[in-house]
Amino acid sequence: MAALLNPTARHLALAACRRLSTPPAAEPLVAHWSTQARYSSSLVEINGGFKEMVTGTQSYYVVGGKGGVGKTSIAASLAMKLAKHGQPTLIVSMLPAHSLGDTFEQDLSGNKIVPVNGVDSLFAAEIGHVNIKEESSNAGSFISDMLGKIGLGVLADPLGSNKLNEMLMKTPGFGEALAMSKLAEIVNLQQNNKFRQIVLDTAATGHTLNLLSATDLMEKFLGMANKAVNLASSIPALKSAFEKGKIDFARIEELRKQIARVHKLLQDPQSTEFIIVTIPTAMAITESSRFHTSLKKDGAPAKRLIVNQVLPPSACDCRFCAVKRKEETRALNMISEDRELSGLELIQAPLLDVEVRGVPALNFFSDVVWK
Ligand SMILES: Nc1ncnc2c1ncn2[C@@H]1O[C@H](COP(=O)(O)OP(=O)(O)OP(=O)(O)O)[C@@H](O)[C@H]1O
Repeated sequence: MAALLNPTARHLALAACRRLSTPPAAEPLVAHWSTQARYSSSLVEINGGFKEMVTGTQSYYVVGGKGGVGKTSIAASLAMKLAKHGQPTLIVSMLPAHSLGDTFEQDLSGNKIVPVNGVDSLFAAEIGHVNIKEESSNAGSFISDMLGKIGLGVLADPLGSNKLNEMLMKTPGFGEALAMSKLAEIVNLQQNNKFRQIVLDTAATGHTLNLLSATDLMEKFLGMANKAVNLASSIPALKSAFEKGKIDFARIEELRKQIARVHKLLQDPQSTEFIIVTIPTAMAITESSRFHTSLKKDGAPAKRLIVNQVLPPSACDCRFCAVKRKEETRALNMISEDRELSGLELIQAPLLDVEVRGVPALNFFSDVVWK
């Protein structure tokens, strides 16, 4: 807990250009942001709605958006805020290339849930992490283990780990299906009341939508496995290894059902909220609008839109900041005029002049964003 109070957080100046990068020491930094929002006049009321988040029924927050807009930073800040409120919270990164560990400056690899150093009640995991090069040099590779768990371990032996890893990781949707099966295990933990809330950090837009349809993907994978077994059993040298009786199809079906359960849960507004993260540029806003359309089509409930990296009011009037501010105003106005986005609650998160990295920075950021 001590790290949370670390005064280094005070060094996170909110100024966006060099001239103002160090505000006067006596001025509270948060006040730079909260006392005025220059561009908010035409927008939906700025309301983090954090109170509602801690008292409501939702247990799952799924954070998604375009690549690089700050999804991990926002997800980590929310998890931090929930944990600081005393709610046992788990943050799970479901990205193919994780950055959650870097954000917390802690090694989170290994597909395990671990406590976050220096933050009470906060746990984290990076799941579905498969480094083909590292894993394939290891005979008991992650994929073989996974296949073993679902009763397809028999496939691993004749093909060899290297080939198998390469083949499966190139199969569209396999990564998401793996992440989804891991999530199903985590959901079971949740049902045992281990965590009050779970924040899911997902990869760029398409990946989030893929996760939603992972049930279909899993079914495709199971179909593919079935075909592979049939094909291989016609090759005399492999016949004995692929005897159908050795494959536990009941276990596979159980897994498929578990995944279908997770899918349903993610579509239930009583349990889940999708949070869309964007930045104030026309391109990002346009993509967020499309993202919300797709979420709605998939029955995934979204309520909040976070516009991250907004130039703070403390930014000066130099040419760079003035042009940037104008562009942001245009982008923010796009939101208020967009049919898909204008109904969402809007939260503006300021651009900090340092990375959102490490517990003190996240602690500071979480208080600025979630009110
Ligand atoms: N408001 C902010 N102010 C300053 N830096 C920020 C802010 N938000 C995010 N960043 C920085 O931007 C970089 C990318 O952020 P982050 O990893 O959260 O994005 P992401 O959307 O999760 O990326 P990816 O799509 O690659 O997973 C990081 O260095 C992070 O510290």
